[in-house]
Amino acid sequence: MIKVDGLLKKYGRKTVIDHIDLHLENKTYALLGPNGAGKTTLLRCICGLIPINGGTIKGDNGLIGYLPQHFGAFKEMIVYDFLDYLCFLKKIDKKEREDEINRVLESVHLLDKSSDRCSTLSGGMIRRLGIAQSMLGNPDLIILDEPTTGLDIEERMHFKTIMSHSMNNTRIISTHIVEDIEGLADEILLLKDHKIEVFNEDDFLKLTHNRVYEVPTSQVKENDFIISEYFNQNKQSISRIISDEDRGEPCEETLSDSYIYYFKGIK
Ligand SMILES: Nc1ncnc2c1ncn2[C@@H]1O[C@H](COP(=O)(O)OP(=O)(O)OP(=O)(O)O)[C@@H](O)[C@H]1O
Repeated sequence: MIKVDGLLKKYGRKTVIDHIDLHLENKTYALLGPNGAGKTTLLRCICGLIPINGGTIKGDNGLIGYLPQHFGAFKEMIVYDFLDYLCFLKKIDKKEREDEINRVLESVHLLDKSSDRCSTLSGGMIRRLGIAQSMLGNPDLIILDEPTTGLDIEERMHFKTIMSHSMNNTRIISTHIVEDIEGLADEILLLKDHKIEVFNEDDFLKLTHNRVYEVPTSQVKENDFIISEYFNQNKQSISRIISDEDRGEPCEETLSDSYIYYFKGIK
């Protein structure tokens, strides 16, 4: 459990996090926001990696598992030795280490790379090694900063399985790939204008429910909010829009529709 009250974080005069309150339970939270919104900054504050300018962050005194946005394993180390070293840093009992390392490697499908040098892993494998190391010792709090960047589709799907198996801890996952949190996050944390708003997935989708249409671009009206534009097979320009007028049969709304509308369409 994490209790954030009145958190203020600035870089020089620039405010990035403006007095936010956040009470996190043993659930999966997705932290969403555009580039530069302050996701990494917030996660680093919660981990205690950077000083804060005001407010308090309180949590149980347990282990924290953290995957930074830029994770680099020690290149010359063998994968197993690298994780063994992290077990040592996390004060995991020597007798439990081997099982623990095999468990986390297995869960990210890297058990067969256990004896390989970290430098020989691909970018996606390094990312998965990063996810694996965050789970060592079953931390009470797992913070993953863009864990699915660089993962292939199969591994991105598998990531959801891994996360849904961990139960008795608090998990915060930041991403811009909204599909990656579909059906996974218990709560969605939206970082906009230096503040946080919390939604569950259904309520977030409701922002655009029955309001998404695809119309020829020539029929777009002044008050329509354009989500995207594409050319169909007949080379006709089509716009995906949000409209409060009846424009025919509405399309099924997606998390991406709500995301774009929330960050760009709501003033
Ligand atoms: N060490 C720093 N010194 C000064 N400004 C910083 C520092 N780190 C981040 N910032 C600024 O703080 C803001 C938030 O950055 P942050 O990296 O937290 O955003 P983000 O939401 O994680 O972005 P992205 O999705 O691009 O990773 C940005 O405007 C960034 O330029």
